[in-house]
Amino acid sequence: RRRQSRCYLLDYVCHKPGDGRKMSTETSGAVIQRNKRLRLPDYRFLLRVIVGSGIGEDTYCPRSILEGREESPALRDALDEMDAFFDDAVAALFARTGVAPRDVGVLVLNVSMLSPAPSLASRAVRRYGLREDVAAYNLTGMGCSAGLVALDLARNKLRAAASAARPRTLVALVVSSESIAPNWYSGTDKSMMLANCLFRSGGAAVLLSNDPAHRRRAKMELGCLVRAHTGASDDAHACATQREDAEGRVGISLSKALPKAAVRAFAANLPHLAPRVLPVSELARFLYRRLLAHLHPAGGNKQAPRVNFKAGVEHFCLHPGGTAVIEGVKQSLGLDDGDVEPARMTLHRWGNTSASSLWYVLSYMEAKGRLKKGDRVLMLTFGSGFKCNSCVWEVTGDMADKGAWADCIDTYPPESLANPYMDKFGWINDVEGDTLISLG
Ligand SMILES: CC(C)(COP(=O)(O)OP(=O)(O)OC[C@H]1O[C@@H](n2cnc3c(N)ncnc32)[C@H](O)[C@@H]1OP(=O)(O)O)[C@@H](O)C(=O)NCCC(=O)NCCSC(=O)CC(=O)O
Repeated sequence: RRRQSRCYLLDYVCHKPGDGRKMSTETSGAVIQRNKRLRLPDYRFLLRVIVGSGIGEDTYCPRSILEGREESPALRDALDEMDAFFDDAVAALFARTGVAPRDVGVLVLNVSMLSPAPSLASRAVRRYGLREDVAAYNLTGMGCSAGLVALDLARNKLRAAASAARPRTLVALVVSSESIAPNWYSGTDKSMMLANCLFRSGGAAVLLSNDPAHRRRAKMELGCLVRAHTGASDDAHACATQREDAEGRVGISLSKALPKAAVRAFAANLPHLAPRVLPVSELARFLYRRLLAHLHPAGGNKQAPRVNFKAGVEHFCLHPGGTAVIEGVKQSLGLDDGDVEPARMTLHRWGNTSASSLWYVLSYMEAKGRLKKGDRVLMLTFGSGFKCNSCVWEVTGDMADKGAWADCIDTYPPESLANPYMDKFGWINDVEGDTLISLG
């Protein structure tokens, strides 16, 4: 029964939209130029943020943006973006694993910013002909950290089935994405313009199983999963919210306090995560150093003692929320550039694809051949609420797929992550006045 209550990762597929959906510097320039509300100071702000965003030339947007309809998208545009993801990633996952849609007993779908009726989960049930007794769940409004909320729910369903009076084996499908098409912000509030610079189209489909017979073919096995929610704090709650600006335009507002809120949410997650991941020797070392710091507050070492996570895990799969978020986590975990390379490269190649981001980060590690049997991988995600969710996987099988990175992994990491925005649009910093100008 204990073996059956395990949660195996059979496989996962990250969505790679067609080349025609790339959001290049030219495309971004055209979108900005179309928005007649923007003035020179707004152009300058956007230039500063895009240049510092860590995002490259190959991220993807929905067709409605490429076709100039970002301010008036139809519901059809939002559904087309989801269908393109389903048709690419979910279909490929079934094909790759040989698992038939009718073998799926649990479906958990999470897309934060789109909740049509029937639900997207129902849309997936219909599209793939999932069976009548499938337990389907649709999570919305839970932000970038919902990928691990979905994983938690699926894992609990697998556990419950395994520990029932008559234990059952089950396969669970987790589908994580974000809807960009209906959520483009067209106003001039800086905290809301920022989201347009970071969020891009993407998605991931993941197959899990509690069947001991699947152990040999599984890629990884899930260990602990810890969730922390700091939403009872006003500041934490307010740092990523959907709201209207002064002129009634809706968008996602990201406050300047968000990177700090992420670090604080991690601090709430840490006391539950660390004892389940770290060896006793590292916990003892940490407690000893904390006691010393407490007894000798004026001692030489000004930095608060921190746990060394490398004593418990080999790989860090961090949510690529933005350069400042990655940097904040790097500092608080005491990581080096190599540890955060997968998150930085994911941000560069795919942008922030919200809840699916962490699967692109994992795929980078796999494509680079870094994941060996017995290695442990810490997934750490942040999202509106404000939440920090984490989990640890152990690699149990061969992980050598290049996945969505196949055509570009050899070019990563590039010599420079600089994007061409400054070269192309840097001249706007020399323009005088506050007038409308042509970017063309
Ligand atoms: C935006 C950045 C890429 C810019 O970095 P840089 O190092 O280049 O520069 P910087 O930090 O000095 O910022 C450049 C200019 O943008 C302004 N600026 C920065 N953050 C801002 C914000 N949230 N609102 C309004 N303005 C902001 C700064 O004041 C500055 O303006 P001036 O020059 O006028 O002073 C970075 O700050 C960053 O990564 N921020 C965090 C992004 C974030 O919130 N990600 C989480 C997404 S939500 C998510 O992933 C989870 C979820 O939603 O669920």
